[in-house]
Amino acid sequence: MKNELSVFVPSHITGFFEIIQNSNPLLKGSKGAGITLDEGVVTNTKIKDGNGNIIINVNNKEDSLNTISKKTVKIILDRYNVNIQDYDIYINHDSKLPIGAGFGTSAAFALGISFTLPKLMGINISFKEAGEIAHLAEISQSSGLGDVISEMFGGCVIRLNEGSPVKGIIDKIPITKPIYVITKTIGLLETKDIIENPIHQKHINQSGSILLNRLINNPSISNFMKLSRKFANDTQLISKEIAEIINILDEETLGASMAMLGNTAFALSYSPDTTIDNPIITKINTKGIEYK
Ligand SMILES: Nc1ncnc2c1ncn2[C@@H]1O[C@H](COP(=O)(O)OP(=O)(O)OP(=O)(O)O)[C@@H](O)[C@H]1O
Ligand SMILES: CC(C)(CO)[C@@H](O)C(=O)[O-]
Repeated sequence: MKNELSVFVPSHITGFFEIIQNSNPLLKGSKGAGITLDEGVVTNTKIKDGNGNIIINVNNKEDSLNTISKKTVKIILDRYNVNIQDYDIYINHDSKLPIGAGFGTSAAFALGISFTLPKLMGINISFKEAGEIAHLAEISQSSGLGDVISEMFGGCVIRLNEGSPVKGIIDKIPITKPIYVITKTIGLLETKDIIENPIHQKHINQSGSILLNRLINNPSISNFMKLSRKFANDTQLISKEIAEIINILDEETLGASMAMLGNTAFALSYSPDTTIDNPIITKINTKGIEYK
């Protein structure tokens, strides 16, 4: 049996969303819309004979903040009653993206583990089951609500209903030619602090539910960006600095807004050219996770 596996998971930027609460974590999540990116996270997982050690790195460095990865491993070991006393598990997440900045890296960490660790343990796991594990980890850590299902399927994803990838229903806005994603991060936002705050929840849901219907009625990239910008303003999540960057990007692209949830501006364009300094430029990913 193989003792090492790697998987690429695209990152995901949400443009707008609506929080759907449920006491059952499999039914809790968000509706909304976002884009997945060719810049994402590569997770390498190794199992060796050992004594039950679990080592989790980000870019080959130990990272104590990484609660989502530890939680994902725990869910897998508990769900499949795995006794790892005879093994050591080594996980490394490689990514150029800033963590905590609205790129859905926590979901990509969780998916990277759920698509590698069970298989290395000889557990026959389906595409959607692996997604369900990652969704449970995200919901339990309040590090995300709808990134997992979006990153699994790729593209410009409309989440028509909430929940794990087994329950959720998505649609996609067709990407007929390559679209560049130009991003600029000036700081981090802790997702948990926003999605658990009742005042933010009220503003988010008042705006998110209306905008989703408008996108369903006119599913286009330009409308997605216009509605995302309206959401950023309506929810008052946008900072003055990010608004200034968005105004510059708006002039030179198909549209710009704030990445939910991070201090990151993002814009879609048919060209990679921008006047913004030090951007991260990638393309919309249309494939999601390629699972063999
Ligand atoms: N510096 C870090 N190193 C490793 N993991 C981190 C770090 N910062 C945050 N995390 C993990 O990601 C989780 C939440 O990060 P957050 O969700 O804010 O970022 P994100 O997933 O990239 O963006 P978002 O979900 O808002 O799109 C944290 O709970 C933690 O588990
Ligand atoms: C809450 C959220 C905006 C954080 O990235 C995302 O998980 C989503 O769209 O549900």
